[in-house]
Amino acid sequence: MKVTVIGAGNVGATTADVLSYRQIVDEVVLLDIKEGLSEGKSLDMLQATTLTGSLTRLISSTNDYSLTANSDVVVITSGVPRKPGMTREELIGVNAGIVKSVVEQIVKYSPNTILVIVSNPMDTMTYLAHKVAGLPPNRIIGMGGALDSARFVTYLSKALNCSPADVQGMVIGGHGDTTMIPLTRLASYRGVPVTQFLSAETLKQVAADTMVGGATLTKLIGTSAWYAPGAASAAVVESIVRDQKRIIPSCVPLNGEYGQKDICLGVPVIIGKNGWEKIIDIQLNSEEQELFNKSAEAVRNMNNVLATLNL
Ligand SMILES: NC(=O)C1=CN([C@@H]2O[C@H](COP(=O)(O)OP(=O)(O)OC[C@H]3O[C@@H](n4cnc5c(N)ncnc54)[C@H](O)[C@@H]3O)[C@@H](O)[C@H]2O)C=CC1
Ligand SMILES: O=C([O-])CC(=O)C(=O)O
Repeated sequence: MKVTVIGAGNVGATTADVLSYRQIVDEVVLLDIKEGLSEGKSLDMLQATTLTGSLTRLISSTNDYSLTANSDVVVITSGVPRKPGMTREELIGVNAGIVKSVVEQIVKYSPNTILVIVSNPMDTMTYLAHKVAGLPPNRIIGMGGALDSARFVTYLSKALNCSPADVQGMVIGGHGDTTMIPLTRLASYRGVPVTQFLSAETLKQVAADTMVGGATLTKLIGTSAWYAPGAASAAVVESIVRDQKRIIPSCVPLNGEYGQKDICLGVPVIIGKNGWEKIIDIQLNSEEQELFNKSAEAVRNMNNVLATLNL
């Protein structure tokens, strides 16, 4: 299996490293527009493989898309990250043009690929990719829910004082500080509802911390996070290339599911060799559905900004 990662910055290089370190794929192509960056990072990772024993081939490219030809999966991380105090939505002006041109070049060389969109604002970038790629809808997946759910599980396990391995939780809705919806009602400690262990007040705090998970890290680091984002992107790729059929909340086009249409938003989906294969249309309660509708409204407003940009 051949996977290309576009953008050799923090998230892209970490994604490539996890794919290589864990030997999830045979070949990883790392492409960046900045001369020397993908070459340097790929060489560094290659040297690491002599110590880790990974046999994954690492290929670097400064904007030469011919090297990405026939990729089974392409992860798009190119674009600018936010700085402390910014929202992800503020990145649209720069990142929309980058994502559009990258998608156009990728599909020329890999017309049957599966795209995993990471660049922010991710829900709108995924919507844009669907408009420009000309790929079947199942072959474009926005990565956000995998990461937000990992953060949710982390905060839940801290509150429960237990191993995150025993905790299950999902975040749906938009990948934004105010648009994501941690589903505390459905979260469990080894199948037992967390509501049995944690007070409503604690759960409210866990949900609030989850929602600003990215902003908290951006404030601490000075730029946005990359270890969990890279691992989350690699997990989505792994479910595709190993046909794992994992349920991973991901940003996909909705066609009536969750009461929404003409929008890409985070919902639980089964991910396998065909991309996102099925939307799990769970029954939300009225409070959750109201939050989902609000999230959709905010993301739709952001999608409408695309028309005002000179793309
Ligand atoms: N969806 C999610 O859950 C997450 C999304 N992100 C987003 O991912 C993006 C990347 O973040 P970082 O890696 O931290 O940024 P970064 O600045 O470290 O890396 C971005 C890379 O993209 C490259 N690039 C820019 N234009 C390009 C083009 N036209 N073609 C190829 N490469 C190009 C840059 O040279 C740079 O190396 C940001 O938009 C960030 O907000 C970050 C974390 C999680
Ligand atoms: O916070 C950001 O801007 C980057 C991101 O999407 C995340 O880490 O969740």
